[in-house]
Amino acid sequence: MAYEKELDVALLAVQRASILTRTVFSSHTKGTLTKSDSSPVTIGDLGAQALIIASIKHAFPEDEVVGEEDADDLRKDEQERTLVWDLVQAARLDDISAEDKIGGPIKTVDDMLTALDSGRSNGGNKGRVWALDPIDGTKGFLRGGQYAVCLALMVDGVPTVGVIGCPNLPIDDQAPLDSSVGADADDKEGKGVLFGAVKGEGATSRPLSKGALQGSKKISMKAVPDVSQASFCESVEAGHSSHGDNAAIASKLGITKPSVRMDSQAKYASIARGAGDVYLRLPVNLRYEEKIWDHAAGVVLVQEAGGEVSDAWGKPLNFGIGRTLKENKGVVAAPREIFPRVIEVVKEVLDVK
Ligand SMILES: Nc1ncnc2c1ncn2[C@@H]1O[C@H](COP(=O)(O)O)[C@@H](O)[C@H]1OP(=O)(O)O
Ligand SMILES: [Mg+2]
Ligand SMILES: [Mg+2]
Ligand SMILES: [Mg+2]
Repeated sequence: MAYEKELDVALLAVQRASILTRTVFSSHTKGTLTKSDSSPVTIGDLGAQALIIASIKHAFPEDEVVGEEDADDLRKDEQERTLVWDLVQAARLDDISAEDKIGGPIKTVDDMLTALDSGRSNGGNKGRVWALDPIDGTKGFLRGGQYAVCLALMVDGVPTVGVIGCPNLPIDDQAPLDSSVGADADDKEGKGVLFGAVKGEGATSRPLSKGALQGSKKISMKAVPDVSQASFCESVEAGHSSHGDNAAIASKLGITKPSVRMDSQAKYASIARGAGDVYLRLPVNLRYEEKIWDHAAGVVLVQEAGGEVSDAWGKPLNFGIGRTLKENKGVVAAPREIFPRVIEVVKEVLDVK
């Protein structure tokens, strides 16, 4: 299989980082700071990014990484640095050969800061670049909703390997998708899924474990013979995606089921495994540039499960022009057969605005 080692390393790296995020999710101490764009970041985001970049740099030292976070706060704040260091040391896979494949534990605080700071690549359309969101949906993570640990390898600007860990999603791929999935979520028994996909090779899910990789199943999107029966997912945060436009589109498609709101790329993962059908992310503010780490892994997963993804105007997402998708606005993802109809209606709704 193509990109077998890359997929393995990415799955194990995300699995190890999820051990850390789960510890923080269930702890009172989240060390939440506010970033310059007013969004929150926690010791979970920082620890997970350090662990994942250390894993990538061990296996593929030449590769670049576009990561959401950096070490600026930890270099200034000793208390926060100690909290993250303790978490990073404690997060280990319980299978030694799996842990070895991703380089074993980070050795020193300096190594941790260097790893965390190695996600500053500007991306581009040449060579191998990983896009990393250590906690996607930080607001959901803090609220007790869905969140996801997301990692993708882009080759010459094309998302090629995608891995998403969803500690709060039900393991059962067929579990019905209703509003309870996105609200008051937890990571108790029966929860925690690790998704993976390689371009041209299909998509899989398996239970998120603490050790070696096991039990993978092929996933695919559900057939939707009648688009009015589709269920659609959208953001919880009204500031991230226009609930009004999404509702107008659903209504024009004849959809009467209420939308399922959940945070993070758990939306891409949910439609990829056929729990839901359509993901609508209509822009609220046309000045906002979507970040590549918020979409790269989800796009590979959906494409490999039988779906299509574009921006709200039907334009392909261009991942090869930097850290953001500045040529695109909004995102629409749906099974291939109904995608043209969905985009047609999205454009009708946008045109009358
Ligand atoms: N104004 C915005 N519009 C769209 N997405 C945003 C905006 N601000 C932040 N985001 C990012 O959207 C993603 C979550 O979207 P949602 O859960 O609504 O699908 C997150 O990656 C979040 O960043 P973060 O990774 O910091 O949580
Ligand atoms: Mg994100
Ligand atoms: Mg994030
Ligand atoms: Mg963030």
